[in-house]
Amino acid sequence: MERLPGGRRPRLVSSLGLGRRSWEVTLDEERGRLAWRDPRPPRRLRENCFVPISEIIAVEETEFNKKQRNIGRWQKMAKLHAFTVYYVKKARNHRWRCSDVTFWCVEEHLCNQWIQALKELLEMQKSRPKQLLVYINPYGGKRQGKRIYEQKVAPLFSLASISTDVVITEHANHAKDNLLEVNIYKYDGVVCVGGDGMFSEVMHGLIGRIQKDSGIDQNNPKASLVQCNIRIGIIPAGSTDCICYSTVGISDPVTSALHIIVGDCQPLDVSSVHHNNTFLKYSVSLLGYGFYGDILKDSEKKRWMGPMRYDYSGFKTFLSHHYYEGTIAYQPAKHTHGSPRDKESCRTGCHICKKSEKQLAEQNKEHGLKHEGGEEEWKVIKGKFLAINAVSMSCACPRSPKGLSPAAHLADGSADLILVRKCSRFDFLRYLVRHTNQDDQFDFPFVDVYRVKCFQFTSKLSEDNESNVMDIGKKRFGQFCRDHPACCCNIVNSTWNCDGETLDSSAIEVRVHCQLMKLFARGIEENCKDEAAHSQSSIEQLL
Ligand SMILES: CCCCCCCCCCCCC/C=C/[C@@H](O)[C@H](CO)NC(=O)CCCCCCCCCCCCCCC
Ligand SMILES: Nc1ncnc2c1ncn2[C@@H]1O[C@H](COP(=O)(O)OP(=O)(O)OP(=O)(O)O)[C@@H](O)[C@H]1O
Ligand SMILES: [Ca+2]
Repeated sequence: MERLPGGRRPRLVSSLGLGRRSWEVTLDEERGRLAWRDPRPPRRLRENCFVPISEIIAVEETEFNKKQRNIGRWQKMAKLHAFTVYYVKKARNHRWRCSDVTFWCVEEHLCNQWIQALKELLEMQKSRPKQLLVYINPYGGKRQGKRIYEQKVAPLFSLASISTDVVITEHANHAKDNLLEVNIYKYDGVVCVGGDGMFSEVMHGLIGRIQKDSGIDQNNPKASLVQCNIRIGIIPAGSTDCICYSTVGISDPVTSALHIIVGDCQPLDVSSVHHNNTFLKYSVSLLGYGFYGDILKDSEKKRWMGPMRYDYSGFKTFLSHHYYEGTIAYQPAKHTHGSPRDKESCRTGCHICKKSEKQLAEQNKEHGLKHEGGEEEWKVIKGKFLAINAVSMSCACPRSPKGLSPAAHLADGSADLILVRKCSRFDFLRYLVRHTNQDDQFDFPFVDVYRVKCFQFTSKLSEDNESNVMDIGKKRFGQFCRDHPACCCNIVNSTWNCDGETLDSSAIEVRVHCQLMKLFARGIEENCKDEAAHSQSSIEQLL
């Protein structure tokens, strides 16, 4: 392809066969797309079919006869040359599939010219990974991880010429420990096949490794952590798959594999959790005390039930209706313009997250790795709570497609703190049901929601124990509520559910780190009708 006058980028235009007909095919670098149209279409089909170059998966020379149906007299006249373009086809509900189109021509050199031009353009897509490190949890979710990877994902990676080193984990923490040792810098990304727990392991391994290599002490709750630029891809094969669902819009292994192949990049906020200057965990989805902590604790004993364990323990925990007393102190997230009560959700190219990205870059320029010191005002809330949930993203999942906080942002440097105060079972059920329909789950007098950049929690029990350790009565009868023996008040602590894992301490200090890591995703796309897929399907009808 030659450069065009005026610095315009080149186009390759040819008349190529597609099915039985001859089509005008254009490789338009200026507009970044491959387009094909029938020069003499019936009026109703006079539309252009195109695929963005960024969504082409691969191009291959094709053994023509095997691939094509009867193309009539051409076959008898000459040997035909063909190439196949594999591309992303967008279906409903954010599902992506690999589709293909085969073009043919009589001249071998024309066919080669097309293959070369397309391959050169694919080479220029610099954000695409070439080498990946893959961890498969064979026991996550319904224990299908290995099969899903081998049957659905590996063939696509190989089509896209991505080379992989695959580790099938043998025990919990295998992936995390491995990431602290291997040469991670030779990979363009790390893929985890499993659920949110498996993702959490890989994230801890990667973030931990980067901090170690940069000399950052993770135990310091005020440390400015170093961003991790090695992207993580999630192939969902777990029980909840909330992180995949909230960042892609669906939990579907093929869709996720295609987002990895095209080299998508979605920054993600990460919250650090500390207790007494000791690092406990990172969280990207839910930090939940009370209801979700109790569900998790109960469900751990029922792992054999698979994903069903959460419904069973959810029902049990709902009936137990325990509430917990404690104090929350938080700093509001003043830097971000959104609110948890917004009607718009975080979507691909979100302007609120982009603003936070800019602020972060300016902040890093000004302060380097030092964390900005300004002590801002803390707000303090005491009370009796059925649930305390802090979410850095919406936490959408198949159980709740809009999530725990539908307007939470993936990368704005804040978390939504949701406080569900003591209320009747019936009201709590109404609150839960609203996670599954279009009604506003924050529109209850017993629910408060704040957008925060950090918070601390202390349970009443630990406050009392600290202030009066000699209170023997409390120690001996600690399991019961002495004031109201028949009520649901639980004088024992709940546990924190941190992205599906329990934390040992109930008193915690949490800080959101804006865009600390990156995923092979692009956020949830607005639900628009995809023109390329649409026109392609009408062509398929014609052929
Ligand atoms: C009446 C139906 C109400 C349905 C309400 C559904 C709300 C579902 C909200 C799901 C939020 C998921 C947040 C994600 C957390 C992940 O980091 C973590 C790791 O994978 N998963 C869990 O902790 C696993 C958490 C699993 C939570 C399951 C909750 C099921 C509640 C069932 C309550 C039944 C009450 C029925 C009364 C008749
Ligand atoms: N080979 C293994 N044997 C036992 N446990 C493992 C193994 N590999 C990983 N794990 C652990 O299994 C836990 C759960 O895995 P995973 O998240 O994949 O599935 P899940 O719990 O069913 O799904 P979800 O986290 O979405 O609820 C992870 O925390 C991980 O540490
Ligand atoms: Ca956020």
